[in-house]
Amino acid sequence: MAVTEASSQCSPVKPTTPLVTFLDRLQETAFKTYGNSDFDPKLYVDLSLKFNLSDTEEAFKKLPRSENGSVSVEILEGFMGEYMRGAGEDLVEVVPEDYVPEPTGFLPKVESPEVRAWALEVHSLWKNLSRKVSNGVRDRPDLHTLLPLPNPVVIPGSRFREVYYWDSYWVIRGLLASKMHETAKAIVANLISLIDEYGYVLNGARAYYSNRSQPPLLSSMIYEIYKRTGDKEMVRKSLPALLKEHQFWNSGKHKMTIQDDQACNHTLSRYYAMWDKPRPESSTNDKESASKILDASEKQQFYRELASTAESGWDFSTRWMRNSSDFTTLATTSILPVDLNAFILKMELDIASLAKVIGENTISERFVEASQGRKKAMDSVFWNAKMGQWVDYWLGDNSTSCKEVHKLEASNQNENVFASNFVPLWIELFNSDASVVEKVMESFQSSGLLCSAGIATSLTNSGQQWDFPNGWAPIQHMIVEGLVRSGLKEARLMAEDIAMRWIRTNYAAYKNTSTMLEKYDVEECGKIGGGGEYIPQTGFGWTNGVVLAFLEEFGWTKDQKLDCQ
Ligand SMILES: OC[C@H]1O[C@H](O[C@H]2O[C@H](CO)[C@@H](O)[C@H](O)[C@H]2O)[C@H](O)[C@@H](O)[C@@H]1O
Repeated sequence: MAVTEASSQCSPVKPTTPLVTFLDRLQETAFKTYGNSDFDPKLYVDLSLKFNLSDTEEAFKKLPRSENGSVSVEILEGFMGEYMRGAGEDLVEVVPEDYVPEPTGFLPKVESPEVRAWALEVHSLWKNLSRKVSNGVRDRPDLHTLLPLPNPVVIPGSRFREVYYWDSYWVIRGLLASKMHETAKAIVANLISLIDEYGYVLNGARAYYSNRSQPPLLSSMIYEIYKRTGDKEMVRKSLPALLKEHQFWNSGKHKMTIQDDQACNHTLSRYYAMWDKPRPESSTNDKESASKILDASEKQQFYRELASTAESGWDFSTRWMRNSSDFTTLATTSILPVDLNAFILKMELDIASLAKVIGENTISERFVEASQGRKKAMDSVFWNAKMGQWVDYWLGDNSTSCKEVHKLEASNQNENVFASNFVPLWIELFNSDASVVEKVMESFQSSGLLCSAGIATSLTNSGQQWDFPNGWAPIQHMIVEGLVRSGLKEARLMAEDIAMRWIRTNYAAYKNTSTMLEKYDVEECGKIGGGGEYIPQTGFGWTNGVVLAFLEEFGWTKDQKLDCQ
C-alpha cells in the first residue's frame, strides 16, 4: 500500500490522484458560483473528462473569476459542457444475465397476492440498479474517478452511482432471494479485484474512496453464496483475498491492544482512514464543519475523524462524538467499535469454515483460534453485564498517539444506547448461548430503540443520519437474523415482529412515493428518513435486499395485514 513519505507509520496518508485534486477545485468553484442551496459536492468529483487533465486544467485556469473565486453560471456551464462528461455517464445500464421477471421458487412462503406483486416489483429493481463500467474507463482511467471493475455492478441508487462495500452484502442477500446467483458471484469477484489491487476493499469503487475501507463483510457474502450454491471453486479463489483483508484489519493503525487486569493482552480493531483532508465527495461540507477549528493539526485530525467515520459506514452519528452537541468532537479513531469487531469475528469464523470446505485445514485451525481470541476480547472489553449489551469502548485521549498497549478501564465503556450494541447477536458464538440471548432480548425490549416502524439507530435526535429517528435496513436485518439464528421460540417471535414493522413501513412509503428509500423514520409507519449531509436517496440496494430476505425468511400469509396499523 502506497502512503506518502512524509507520513509516518503513526499517521498514514494515502495520496489521491491529480484528477481528484482538480475535481475538488472545480467543486469549490461550483459551490462559490451556485451557493449552498441544493448543492451536492459529490456530483463534481463524479464527473469525467473529455480531454486530458492538463488541457482541461489550462482551460479552467483561464475562466474569468470574481474576487471570491466564483465564475458566472453561464461561463461555468459552458466550461462543463465543453470539457466534462456528466456524472454516471461512464456507467452503462445493463440487464443482469440471470434476471427473469418471476424466478422459479421465488419467495415460497409469500401467499398474499398483494405482497407477492410488490416483492416482484422490488425484485425488478435489480434491473434499474445494474450497470457495467464503460470501456472508456478501462482505456483511459486517468479521465475518470470511477474505478474499472471486471464484472457488472449493482449500485445502491441515486447519488450513489458506484459500488459500495458493505451495501453489497445486503444487495447479495436480496439477489440470493431473487435466485440471481451469478450476479451475486460477480459482485464478490469485483470486490476481490479491489483487494488484489489495493490490499483491502475500498469504501466504494471511486478513486476518492481509496484511502479507506468500510465494514468488512466480504467473507459473509462468500459464506452466504456458498451456502446456496455449494460453489467450492469460488471459495478456493476467494480465500487468498480474505486472508489479505484479515491482515489489513489486524495490522497498522487498525489494530489496537488492550491489556486487562490479569495482564492478558487482547487484540481488537478500530476504524482509521489513511486521509487527513476534507473528503473530496463532501469537501465543501467538511471545510464548513472544520471552519471553527483554528489549530492546523487539530483541523487535520478532525478531517481524519471525518474520513474514519465514513469508513465505519455510520457517517455520521453521536456515537462517534465526545460531546453529542458538538460535531467537531468527532473521535472515531479513539473508539473500539463493537460492530466492527463482531464483523471481524465473523470473518474469522467464516474463513475457518470456508478453508475447511476446501481442505485448507491448517488455515482453518488458525482462524478457529483467532476467533476464540477475539470472542474472549469482546467478552472482556465490550460486554456490559449490567446493561445486557455489548458497548463501544473509548480508548482515552492518547489514542491518536502511537501507544502500543492500552490498559482496560471498565469506565471507558460507552454506556449510551445504540443499535450497534446489539449487532454481536448476529454472530453464532453469541447467538448460540441461550442465556445471553435472553438477557440481550430483555435489554433490547426496554432499550427504547424499538419503535412502531422498526429499530432506531440511537436514542439521540441530533440531525445526523445515523441517529434517531432514522432506521436503516442493515441494522434491522442483523438484529432480526441474530434473533432467528438463536433458535429460541421467543426470539423468533420478536424477530418476526420487527421484520413485519419494517416491511410495512417500506411498503407504505413505496405506495406513497413509488420508491424504495435508503433510510426510514421509525417513529411513524411509511415515513421516510432524513438528516445528514445529503437529501434522502432512493433506489435502494440494501433496502430492497433486506425486504426480499425478510420475506424469504418469514413469508406473508393471505390474511396478514400489510397496511400501517
Ligand atoms: O457522500 C457522503 C458519504 O456517503 C456514503 O455514505 C452513505 O452511503 C453509503 C452508500 O449507501 C453507505 O454505505 C453509508 O453507510 C452511508 O452513510 C459513503 O459511504 C461515505 O464514504 C461518503 O462520505
